[in-house]
Amino acid sequence: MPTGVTIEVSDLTKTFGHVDAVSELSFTVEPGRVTGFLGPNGAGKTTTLRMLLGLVRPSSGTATFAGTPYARLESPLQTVGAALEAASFHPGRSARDHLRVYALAAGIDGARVPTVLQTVGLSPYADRRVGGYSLGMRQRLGLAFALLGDPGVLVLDEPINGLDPEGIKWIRTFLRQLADEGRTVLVSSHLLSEVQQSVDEVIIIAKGSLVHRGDLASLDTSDTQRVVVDSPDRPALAAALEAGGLVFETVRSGLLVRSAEPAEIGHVAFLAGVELSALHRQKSGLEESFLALVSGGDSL
Ligand SMILES: Nc1ncnc2c1ncn2[C@@H]1O[C@H](COP(=O)(O)OP(=O)(O)OP(=O)(O)O)[C@@H](O)[C@H]1O
Repeated sequence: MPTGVTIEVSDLTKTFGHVDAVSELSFTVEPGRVTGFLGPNGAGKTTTLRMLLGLVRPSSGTATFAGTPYARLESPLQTVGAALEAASFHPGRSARDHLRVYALAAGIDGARVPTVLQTVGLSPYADRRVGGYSLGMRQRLGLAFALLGDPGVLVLDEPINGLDPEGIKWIRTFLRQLADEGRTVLVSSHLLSEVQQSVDEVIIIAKGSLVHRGDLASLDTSDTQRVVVDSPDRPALAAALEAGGLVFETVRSGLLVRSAEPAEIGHVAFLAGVELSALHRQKSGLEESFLALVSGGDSL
């Protein structure tokens, strides 16, 4: 059974002209876990993965597999399996032909081709032209390609995108199985809800920078002390909070105070003679915490 290795991203930076796509990004991805690489569209996920796979040259910083950059791996396909979002396959060729060519080029036993087709559920369609494939079938073909060399590391860009509910259920179980076998599994997504059920760890980026990393549960405790308070006279309440030195922001349901207990907020309002219409803790769910992290807290 192939064992996974640690992926190490260190101070990785990529600038396209005036766009800072990725800024001084550092994280590690450990074997035996499924790690979600999350962030909204345009956050820099694909650019990071492309740098990791040697497809884009970093402006600075490094990305390695057990200390070796992708370009210097001895047997890349047998070490790292990758499925990138924009994977393009020749429309006139069948899935089986594609995989045969890749296997031959990488010195991989041709017997792996039917095995991986079977693994991803494409056997019945293996001899059809890829041009007629649905997005979900193309995703499965990308995954079959990633698995071809039986690698210890899998890097998958938005693998759930385009799958039907049955496909989503299948890939969740499959990712877990790969990690349980000791492989390193890095999966990107712009939706936490899409990968929430399969990831152990999360690395969250926004605007090219790291905003959170830790196990999945850490997301829920990182920002749970939030209190929503409101008043029929909201400007008066805002003035009272400000005078009381409490930091807040305006959300749809009132004013959101991040670092104070409800009792303290109630007392501040009482001292200012402001009537309250709401005062409660906002226990954030994982998705809310995620959205707050990537959008600066204006998601309520
Ligand atoms: N080749 C390029 N030239 C110029 N700008 C680019 C290039 N590639 C990416 N960018 C910019 O870098 C930023 C990060 O893009 P990237 O595709 O890495 O984000 P992402 O998180 O993968 O988003 P998505 O999920 O939409 O693919 C964006 O502002 C994007 O417009």
